[in-house]
Amino acid sequence: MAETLKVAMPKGRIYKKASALFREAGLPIPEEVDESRKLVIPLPELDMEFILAKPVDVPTFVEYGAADIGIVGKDVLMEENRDVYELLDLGIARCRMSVIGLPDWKPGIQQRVATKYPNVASQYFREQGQQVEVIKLNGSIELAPLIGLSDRIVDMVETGQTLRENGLVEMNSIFEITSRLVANRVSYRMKNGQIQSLCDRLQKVISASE
Ligand SMILES: Nc1ncnc2c1ncn2[C@@H]1O[C@H](COP(=O)(O)OP(=O)(O)OP(=O)(O)O)[C@@H](O)[C@H]1O
Ligand SMILES: O=P(O)(O)OC[C@H]1O[C@H](OP(=O)(O)OP(=O)(O)O)[C@H](O)[C@@H]1O
Repeated sequence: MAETLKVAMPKGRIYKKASALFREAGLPIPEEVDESRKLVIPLPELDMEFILAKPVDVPTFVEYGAADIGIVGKDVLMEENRDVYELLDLGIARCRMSVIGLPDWKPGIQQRVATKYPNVASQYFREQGQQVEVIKLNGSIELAPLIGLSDRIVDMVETGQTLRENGLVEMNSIFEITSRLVANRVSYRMKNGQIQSLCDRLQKVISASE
């Protein structure tokens, strides 16, 4: 009998898209999980168990082996820099990480950048040779330049609606973001058959939709 594969699934916007992909790959998993407060969902018929985690914590659960595999955005992988194997680009939850500001922005002497991604932002501005003070926020990042907390922000852009509605402009795109399937290094060896077969099934769906 196969062992149970522990899968860290992000609650929130990725879950719906990831679960649709799993179902297309022939794995009948629940479409929604938001209504319940249950955090561990046994799926014995698939030899799997879903662990419902906050997106930013998925790489942590996977690195420590509390989950064998997980689904997480490239943004979180770049920011958290956890020791996990990146197995597959799922091509879902597509957006980009960008530098954003007010249309009349000009470089001042003391530059401040607000972001949910301080490591990504610090590295980017270091590489650009720009000295900035990075201020960590946890949400509604677009507020910062509007009310004078920072000059610019580093944040995600999908449709651009949030920028438009707040009179902000995208200045540079830093990298493209999609969700990835990641694995714990030991689990990848010990449960290789199960993980590889899941990757193959998902890859077929991804290739068919490209
Ligand atoms: N506007 C967007 N369009 C597409 N994908 C996005 C967008 N915003 C975020 N994502 C992707 O979805 C992931 C999870 O975002 P989500 O908003 O669900 O979680 P969160 O804001 O980190 O969590 P929480 O709201 O619980 O604090 C992000 O890490 C990113 O990869
Ligand atoms: O280009 P758009 O389609 O407008 O999407 C981009 C917005 O989506 C995300 O915010 P989220 O909804 O996660 O809210 P948050 O402010 O709590 O981070 C991101 O931080 C942007 O604000």
